[in-house]
Amino acid sequence: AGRGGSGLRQILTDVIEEVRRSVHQDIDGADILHSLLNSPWLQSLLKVYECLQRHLRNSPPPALDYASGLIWDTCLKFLTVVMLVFQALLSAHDTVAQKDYEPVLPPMPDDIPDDEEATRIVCLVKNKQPLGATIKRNEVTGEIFIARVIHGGLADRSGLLHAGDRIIEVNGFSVDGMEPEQVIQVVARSQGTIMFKVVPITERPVHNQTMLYVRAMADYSPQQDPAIPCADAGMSFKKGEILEIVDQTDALWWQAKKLPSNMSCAGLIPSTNLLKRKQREFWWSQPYQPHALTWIMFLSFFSAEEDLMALDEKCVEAAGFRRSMRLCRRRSHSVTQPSCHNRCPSSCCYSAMSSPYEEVVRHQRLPQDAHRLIALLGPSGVGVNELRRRLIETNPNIFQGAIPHTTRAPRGYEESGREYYFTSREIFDNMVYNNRFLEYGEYKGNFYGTSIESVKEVLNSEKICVIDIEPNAIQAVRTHELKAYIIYVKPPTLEHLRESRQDSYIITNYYVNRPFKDEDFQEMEETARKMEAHYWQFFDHVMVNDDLEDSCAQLLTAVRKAQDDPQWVPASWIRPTAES
Ligand SMILES: Nc1ncnc2c1ncn2[C@@H]1O[C@H](COP(=O)(O)OP(=O)(O)OP(=O)(O)O)[C@@H](O)[C@H]1O
Repeated sequence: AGRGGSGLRQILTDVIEEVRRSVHQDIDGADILHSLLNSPWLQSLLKVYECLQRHLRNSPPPALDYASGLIWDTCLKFLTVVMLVFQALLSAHDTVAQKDYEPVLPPMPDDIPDDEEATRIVCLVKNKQPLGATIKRNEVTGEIFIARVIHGGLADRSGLLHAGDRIIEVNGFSVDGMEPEQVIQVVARSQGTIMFKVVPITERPVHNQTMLYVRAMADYSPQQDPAIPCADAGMSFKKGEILEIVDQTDALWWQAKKLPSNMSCAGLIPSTNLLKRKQREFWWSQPYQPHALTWIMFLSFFSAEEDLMALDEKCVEAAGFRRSMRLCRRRSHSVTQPSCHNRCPSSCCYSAMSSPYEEVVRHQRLPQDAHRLIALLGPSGVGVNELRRRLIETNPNIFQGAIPHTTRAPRGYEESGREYYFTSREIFDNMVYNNRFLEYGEYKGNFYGTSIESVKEVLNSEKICVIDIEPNAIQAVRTHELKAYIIYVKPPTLEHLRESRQDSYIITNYYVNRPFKDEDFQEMEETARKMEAHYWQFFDHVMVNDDLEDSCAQLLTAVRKAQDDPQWVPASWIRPTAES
């Protein structure tokens, strides 16, 4: 002990060594003593002893003088909590064991016939919203059924009424022998609570609804649709709007909401199948009469396209950078049109245009992905080229146009690959044949065209390619490969055109630069109206070109958003199908 705590263990080690040697000398009992001294408990005991010795030397001050009293306090609190938990658990057990949770029901009347169907009483509290259900009558039995429950409506949210439930009474009135209209009147008259007595449908269909978002490719108005089962339950929409299809159970009438939406209740819209069927029926039953068609939405499918961009074939001296390409476009509408048919002999352009809905997905471009092609479109003279030029000027390291191809001979200062790609007629024809042009045309015996490759070249260099297109190139740029973001440049009102274009010059087919006249503005408005009527559904962004500076800023913002923000794009771009 005189050698201190740590000395003790040293002594023990020495003793063990001594005894170990005795074991080898065969001294009686030495092996027992050796294992005793070597045992772990003795080692641990000595360790504890050593610790105590250390604390004796520099003993810590006590936190409390009387700590043992705390244990009772802590125990009491702990026990109270445990007891409360157990009490709740046991009381839940007793409730379940005694089946105490069921409501107390009045005794069953004795005079119920054996074949009585199970009925359900449903009470709904009417608010300002419609009920959100439609009814129909079985023509054979005369029975009234719930035909459809509108997603998110009052009936749907109650979870108590389902399509197929047979209505027996409304507010105590038997519906036996009533016409559906009479039933609706009873419902409409009721104030506060409506009570339905129904025979619930025995087997409710299981709905495996998949999320479906579509872009409307035409306008729809339920009020003008005589085929809709209930016009009040219908939802109108305009072409270009994004719709969330929330219910496709019915093959003919879907339920949808418009996005972005704060509508809680969906509305009925015709399904793709129904529209295509109607379209076919119409197609076969009618002589070509686009303007006689007032029934819902087919106006945009069948009206004449030829009148859209009709521009006289006029001759003009072309001058300036790529002006020939622009002028050739104006004259070449009829030339570019066949290129579309060449591209898709099965007239896919028509079928793409005539599909009533286009499936879309919300897509976010990743930083490593190629930029989306920016395609500007607008009536001639509105300022598409001016805006495009100014955008590129803001930062030529980021924005670039596509270099057109031409069969004309280069002029002295021109270089192939800078102003144009100068090619032979044979190569040009070959490219046309292989659908390599987004659009092309002829001007003064020479051919001009914008190739897909020239656009890809810009996109592959990590720049943003900005081009201007004519409407007949829309289908060619809306591809998985180019993912065009189409910006429609709209003219302002006549008054604003007059004001803003006072010092501007127009390039017409007769004159290269002459001041704007009122008839130019009127023509611009007329062309804009037609363009919007036919192609609005394809416009990702619409901007009005009034004040030039403002428009340039707006364009820059739109282009940034196109590249950086999530956008609705055709689903086929993201999960390409065999067709795309
Ligand atoms: N917001 C504006 N305010 C005033 N002048 C404008 C505005 N936008 C364009 N301009 C001018 O209008 C004229 C026509 O514009 P631009 O050449 O860009 O037309 P465009 O839409 O490309 O038509 P086209 O392809 O038929 O030539 C140009 O002189 C241009 O500077």
